[in-house]
Amino acid sequence: MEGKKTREEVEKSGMIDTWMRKHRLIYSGATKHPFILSIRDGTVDLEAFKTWLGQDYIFVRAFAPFVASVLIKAWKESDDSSDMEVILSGMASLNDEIAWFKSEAAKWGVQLSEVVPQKANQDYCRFLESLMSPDVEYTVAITAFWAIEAVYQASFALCLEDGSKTPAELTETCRRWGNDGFGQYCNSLQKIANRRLGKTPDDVLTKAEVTLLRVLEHEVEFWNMSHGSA
Ligand SMILES: Cc1ncc(CN)c(N)n1
Repeated sequence: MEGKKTREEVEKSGMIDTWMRKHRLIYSGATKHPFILSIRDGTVDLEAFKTWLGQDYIFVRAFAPFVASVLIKAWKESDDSSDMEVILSGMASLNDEIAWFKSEAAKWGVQLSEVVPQKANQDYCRFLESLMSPDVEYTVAITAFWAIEAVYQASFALCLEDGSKTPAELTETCRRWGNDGFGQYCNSLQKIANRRLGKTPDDVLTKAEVTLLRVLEHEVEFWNMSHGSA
């Protein structure tokens, strides 16, 4: 039987993997949400997809300043100068993402200027804003950043797997986050998070774990706006 791992053993394998195992139910709740499964099995309600599109555009506009705040923290606190390049590449892809949302919305007849943020979106954006505070440690912020990107990567990659019946008009959306390049970028963020978590004091480690769980909960609530919420 496997006993409890020492902190040193956990550091070797990576704290993120340990947490993903420990919190696998909520992680798979976020990455295998009924909305994503409906895309994957081809039964997705296209009105629900349009709701997601409009809400996510608003989210991404709040996410960009959050990523900028992580960049500032990396500049001030990181022990490895290459972190900044990874974060900057994330900012560059957000620039593309915002342009993509605009052209995709036009295709689907979604008026982005008229989209009103729903409560789950407002709550998530407020949470992002709280993480922008200079009081939030770089280690905590980079863990949240990794989790936010990783949920989308894992979710949309699922819709591209062999055997999935994703409607043709949604494959481009799925490729945006499910492609290998985005997967490698998430791996780079995960490596940074693991490196930082491996040398952080216990109180910050606890804050990072709680923050990771909050991200996963917000992601589930975010999907719920398009599928399955009361
Ligand atoms: C809600 C949500 N989470 C994550 C992502 C990926 N940047 C996104 N666009 N929207």
